[in-house]
Amino acid sequence: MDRLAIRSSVMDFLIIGGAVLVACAVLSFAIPETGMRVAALFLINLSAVLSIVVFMGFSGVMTFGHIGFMSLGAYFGAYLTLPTVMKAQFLPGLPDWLIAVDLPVIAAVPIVMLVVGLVAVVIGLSVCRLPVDTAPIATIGILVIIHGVLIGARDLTRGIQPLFGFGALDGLWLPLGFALFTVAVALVFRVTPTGLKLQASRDNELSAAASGVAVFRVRLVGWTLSAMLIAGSGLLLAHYLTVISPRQFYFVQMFALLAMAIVGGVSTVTGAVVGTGLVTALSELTRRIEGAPWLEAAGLPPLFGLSQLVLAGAILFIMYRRPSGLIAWREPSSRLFARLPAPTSANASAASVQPAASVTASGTQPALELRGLSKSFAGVKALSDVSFALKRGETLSLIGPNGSGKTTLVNLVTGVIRPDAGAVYLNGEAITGDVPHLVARRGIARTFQNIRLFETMSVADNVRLAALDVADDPRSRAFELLAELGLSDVAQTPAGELSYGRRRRVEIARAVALAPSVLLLDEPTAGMNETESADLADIITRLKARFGLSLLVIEHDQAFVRNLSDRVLVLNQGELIAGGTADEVRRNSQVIEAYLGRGAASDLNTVYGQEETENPKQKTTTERN
Ligand SMILES: Nc1ncnc2c1ncn2[C@@H]1O[C@H](COP(=O)(O)OP(=O)(O)OP(=O)(O)O)[C@@H](O)[C@H]1O
Repeated sequence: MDRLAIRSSVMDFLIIGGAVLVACAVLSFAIPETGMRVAALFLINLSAVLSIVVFMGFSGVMTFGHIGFMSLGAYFGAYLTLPTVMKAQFLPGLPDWLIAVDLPVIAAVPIVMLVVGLVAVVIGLSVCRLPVDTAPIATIGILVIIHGVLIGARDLTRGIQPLFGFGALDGLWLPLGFALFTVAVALVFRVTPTGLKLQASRDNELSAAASGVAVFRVRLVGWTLSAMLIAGSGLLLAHYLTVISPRQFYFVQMFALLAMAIVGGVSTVTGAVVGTGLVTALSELTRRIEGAPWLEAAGLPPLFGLSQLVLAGAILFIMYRRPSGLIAWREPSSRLFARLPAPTSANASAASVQPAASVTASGTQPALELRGLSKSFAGVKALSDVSFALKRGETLSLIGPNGSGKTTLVNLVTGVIRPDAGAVYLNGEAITGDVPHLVARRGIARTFQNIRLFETMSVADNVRLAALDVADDPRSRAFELLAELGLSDVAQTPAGELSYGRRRRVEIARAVALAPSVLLLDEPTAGMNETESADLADIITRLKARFGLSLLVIEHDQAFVRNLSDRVLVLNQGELIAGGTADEVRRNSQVIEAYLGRGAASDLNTVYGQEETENPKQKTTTERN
């Protein structure tokens, strides 16, 4: 794992852990009698909120179901830690060997985490495959099912009756130790390759897949890890309350945890600490005001519901003013030490870029070959029987009027959609039907018509992410490419803050970081002026020579196409209508008619009389890719 990332996690742990310790010390000493209990509750809530950050914050998938895993942690924990006599009396459905078990809480925590982790894997196998907008509904279902099982399995849970007999927590050590453990796990997970990929999938699922990220797999890891952590806090909560029932692990409690995460900022560990601290303090304060004796003395009625009201107000305020929460996206280390050093030149040369497959592959196969590719959408033929080959080291441009099928072709080649008929070959191997992350790993990288970056991640991390599985030293490779594309000065800037032209370059750097043999550029000059387009053509030519790329370029800008291409193909209404050099194609009467309408070919001067009019840069279509 990346040494710099570990170093920043250690820094973050010292800062955040230190703040947690100070908060607990202040609470314990400043509030007589109840301070220690409030601190314990803060710590247990903190570990639960952090587990929500690990899944929801890093993956961007909303969850309402995690409190269900917390309840499983509490009940499975009860089987291990309740005194044998209590279990024999209240839980007759338990097997004898389990009734005989009587473990201390600290020993039960890892066992409970493991068991709930297994349950989470089984559930996650389906939930993590769902799209981001439907998965939350599934998590509600999971919570309802777990709740129903806890109520129904009376011999194992006492049903709606409270289950008691838990030994009370002795001091703050266990909740404190577990909270610091979850802080450490969340911080480390955040910078591991899997954590980084998960956050990339949150920022943009499609381009994460196009950068080789197996989105389902990284989501499943985040889901399982998060369920394990919240199960541990469930067991601690049982021992904090000393009595549990299914009612304590349902929607109201889940919303309270979500409130803490949302107020603080669900994308960061710091946000979890701040949110949990604030909400716990607010709840405690309002609870005291609700039943305060001075209310009665002043002739006022008790203020029931005050804490819910204040909490709801706080959430609304934060969501209105800071939708991403108080502390979003970045941990203290990257705020305090924004410019982590670039790798030394020695490192950079060690990361020397592997030659692309097009250079190393033997044989005479084309880099990319399409055979008889067809695709219809609800009766509309987007692509009909398209065949062509991209030779190794060639730059082939694909042009065509709006709606001619160019984006459909890119999506078919990259596995975003499947063809109705036909096949795609990469260096002679069939890749038809491969999912996007596999296509990417096999050597096809792409950029998007509407730039798709990982907006909250730094420019360096955007590029590093694509290099994670292909370079010995992904950070050095990222910095090397950033230097190549003139982006070194913004390496630590969040990608979402860059200008349009630079965003386009980051996307190209990220695609090249994947060490592809074929690079697909989907309208790379969209939104650029002439100078920017010319600069981009230079950059692409340089990258192609340096990394031995074969290029398939979708483009409207005729000057750019002429500058860059060895060959040009023309699509019209889903069919290839012409092919040849840029000059041959632009004199082709079918092509002129496709662009300008029937009859236009008879007046070639209309099109070619002046250089300026050769660039009928068309309006860019919106989010279809
Ligand atoms: N997901 C879809 N559902 C329905 N029709 C679609 C879909 N995607 C593309 N089409 C249709 O297929 C045809 C080809 O569209 P495509 O986006 O591939 O063209 P294009 O050449 O990329 O156009 P542009 O230059 O405007 O981006 C169009 O008629 C379009 O409306």
